[in-house]
Amino acid sequence: MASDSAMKPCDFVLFGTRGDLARRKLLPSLYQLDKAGLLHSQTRIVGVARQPLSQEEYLSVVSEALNTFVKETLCDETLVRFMARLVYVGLDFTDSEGYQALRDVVQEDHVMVNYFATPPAIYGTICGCLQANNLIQPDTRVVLEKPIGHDLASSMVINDQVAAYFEESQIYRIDHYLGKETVQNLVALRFANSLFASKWDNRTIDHVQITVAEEVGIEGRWDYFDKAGQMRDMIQNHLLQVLALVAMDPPVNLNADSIRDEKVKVIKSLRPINQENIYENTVRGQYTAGFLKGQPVPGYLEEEGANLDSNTETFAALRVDIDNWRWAGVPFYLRTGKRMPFKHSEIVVHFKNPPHNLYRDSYRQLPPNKLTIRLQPHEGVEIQMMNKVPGLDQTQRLQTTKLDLSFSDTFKNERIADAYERLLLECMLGNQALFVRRDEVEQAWKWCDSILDAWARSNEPPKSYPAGTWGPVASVALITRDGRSWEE
Ligand SMILES: NC(=O)C1=CN([C@@H]2O[C@H](COP(=O)(O)OP(=O)(O)OC[C@H]3O[C@@H](n4cnc5c(N)ncnc54)[C@H](OP(=O)(O)O)[C@@H]3O)[C@@H](O)[C@H]2O)C=CC1
Ligand SMILES: O=C1O[C@H](COP(=O)(O)O)[C@@H](O)[C@H](O)[C@H]1O
Repeated sequence: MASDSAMKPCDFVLFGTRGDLARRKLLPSLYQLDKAGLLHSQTRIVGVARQPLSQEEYLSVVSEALNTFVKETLCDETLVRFMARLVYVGLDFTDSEGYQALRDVVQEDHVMVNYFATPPAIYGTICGCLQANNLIQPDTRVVLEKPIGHDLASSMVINDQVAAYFEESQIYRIDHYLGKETVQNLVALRFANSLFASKWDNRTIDHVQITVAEEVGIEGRWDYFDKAGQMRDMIQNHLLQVLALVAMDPPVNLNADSIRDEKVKVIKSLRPINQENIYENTVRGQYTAGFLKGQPVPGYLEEEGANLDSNTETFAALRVDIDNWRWAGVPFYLRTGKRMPFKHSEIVVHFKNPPHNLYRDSYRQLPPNKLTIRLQPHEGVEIQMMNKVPGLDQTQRLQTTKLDLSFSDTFKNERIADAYERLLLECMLGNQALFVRRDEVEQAWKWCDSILDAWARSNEPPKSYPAGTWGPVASVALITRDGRSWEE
């Protein structure tokens, strides 16, 4: 294998191997890494779950997951190699004695990567059981899924529990947005192009919009989602991570802590939103029945398992101010929701107008330059510019035009890997740059808790919006009262 020199063999222990995340994302991503030749030839995948399963039964569980969730036709050669890496251990994660069976299969000369695709409430217990069974070595790693807690206090409890057994350098907190190709490209765009490096502050930028629109609803996850809402599910983690990458100062280098030091500084600089300013700066919404692609879809309160009087938000729009030297006076508008017309995530940086308008006879105000980073789908980067329309007439007619770098057109032969593929590879390689440090998670919770608290104290229910629309009308007012408008 090409990769054998680049990494040590791993025992990738997948706790919760029969769960939704493992089947939908983790096993397919491991398969893709194997197909790309990026797993060490000796690396093994140790699936762990409660039920006693024979090796054959486990292989058929994995095979079913791959057949369902790998989008292209499976490659026979990879499949044979991948299946040979699989080992199954049945144990109750809370039963320390059961871990002897795990101890029997892991190898001392392999790096043990423990992926917790389980409820976060048992992360600490699993760590304790690993320790009790002498399964933690200095190079053992642990990967934690989100959400880490539901507020600052509960996240600190979970972080403390894990920290009792693992050093921060062994802990990999997943935020799958950091594994997305376009999110990584954001760093390259900012720091590998002098064009942007010198124009990235309040002297040149008017405001920034970050939209993460989801077409899906809550996908049968009422029990989880109704306790979370869009603020905990998407903003506390994914949107704040993206915002931090857009807003951070240049890191000293690309090392994990250099990048994380800069991101946490941004999160610490977010102006608090609380009871005093909650109405000017936030709008929360909840979808009602509507139509998506011409088909009727139920409202949030009609979803399976729904509770009729839930006030949980399925949409949120925020005006966020960053109180630091670079961004003073430049608002960041964030909006994210479920059951919006289509899946569409992008960052749009609006530049200020030139200091003097030479074209004022035709344009009272020139349309601004805009840099759009399309996160998904149709990944790419676009710049809106003004150009003169060719012609001999005396009027200097201008037109907005776009320089469009579509990834699928530009990198025709490159497959865009799923975010989890990148993240699983990085944790096997021992690179924490794309994982979230404890102080980032806790600062993000601190900022979000204040909003959640102000929402809880207000007597206002979320504003309704029909499924298949761009959110409540009030979200339009949030930005138009600043003299700006959402990107269409
Ligand atoms: N699914 C998703 O898309 C996403 C999930 N996540 C996070 O990933 C984690 C896993 O989520 P998901 O896969 O959806 O959850 P699931 O409930 O589908 O899977 C969790 C798995 O853990 C097993 N498990 C739980 N407790 C024990 C125990 N004591 N002993 C043995 N097995 C146990 C369950 O087994 P059993 O069925 O036998 O109870 C189940 O197979 C959660 O933290 C979630 O928040 C994060 C982002 C997206
Ligand atoms: O973490 C989560 O992310 C998904 C959205 O991820 P994407 O990669 O499809 O943009 C979201 O639907 C889910 O509710 C949330 O838990």
